[in-house]
Amino acid sequence: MSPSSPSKIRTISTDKSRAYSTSSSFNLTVLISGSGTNLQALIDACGQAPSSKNTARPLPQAQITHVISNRRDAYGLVRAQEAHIPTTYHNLVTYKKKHPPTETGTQTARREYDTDLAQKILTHIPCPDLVVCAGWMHILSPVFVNALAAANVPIINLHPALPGQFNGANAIGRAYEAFQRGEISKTGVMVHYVVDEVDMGQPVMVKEVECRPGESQKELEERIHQTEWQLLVEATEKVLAELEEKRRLEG
Ligand SMILES: Nc1nc2c(c(=O)[nH]1)N[C@@H](CN(C=O)c1ccc(C(=O)N[C@@H](CCC(=O)O)C(=O)O)cc1)CN2
Ligand SMILES: NCC(=O)N[C@@H]1O[C@H](COP(=O)([O-])[O-])[C@@H](O)[C@H]1O
Repeated sequence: MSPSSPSKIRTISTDKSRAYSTSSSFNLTVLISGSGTNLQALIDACGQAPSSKNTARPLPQAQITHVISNRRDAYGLVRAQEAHIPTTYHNLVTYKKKHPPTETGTQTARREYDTDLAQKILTHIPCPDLVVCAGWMHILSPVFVNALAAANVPIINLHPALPGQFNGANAIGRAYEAFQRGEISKTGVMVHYVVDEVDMGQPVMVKEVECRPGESQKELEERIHQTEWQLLVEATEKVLAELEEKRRLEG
């Protein structure tokens, strides 16, 4: 099962008994940097893809109300626009040009970038209930993480590795090489809460992916992406269920 492409719609098959029933609705802001296949899985699951009215909706209680990319050419922006979701391109280069190319200057630029990113997210109407990093390739500084925590907006991230294994960028490539060296027999995908330390937040859901002898990296990547698309929807459903319960208890 793969996410739909803007030109065609596929049903995200799901066990209807898992379909979440709630009176609440939740606004999602999704951060991307690339192709947006995981964003597309969420668009499909929320029923926001064009003419998706007759398909199953694992996330009936959610709608993506804002997509932000740090890369102008991210195809995920096209996917969002096809689904009539407001988009923002937030460019780090603009901030870097204001400061000297030194370590301090770069840190200041990133802090200002992240401050404005948080402000764009939190002042958007409607304000999100949850931020989802779906292939977001920018390390978020404490000023961002703290701003969203202060606003009670949780952040989750999709990472193509197991907890504590291959944190950071190029996780799939590093896992593949480790398997070739006989160091691991499996890798996986996780969705975790975002904290300052990269990819070290509490896992929401984890799915192991076996490594197969003789398989190419591209074949492993495809199996991992298939796992990601399903896991991100299921993990988002789980987090929203926890938010719903929190709303219920708080009355
Ligand atoms: N504070 C946090 N920020 C982010 C987290 C996190 O857990 N805590 N998760 C990442 C997503 N991610 C892995 O899942 C990740 C993405 C990018 C990088 C990275 O090294 N980025 C470089 C730029 C790389 C590039 O532009 O290609 C950088 O930011 O300098 C590491 C981990 C999202 N952010
Ligand atoms: N460290 C974060 C990371 O590596 N994220 C990875 O970026 C890709 C985005 O694909 P997409 O743009 O097609 O959703 C996905 O494989 C995701 O796991």
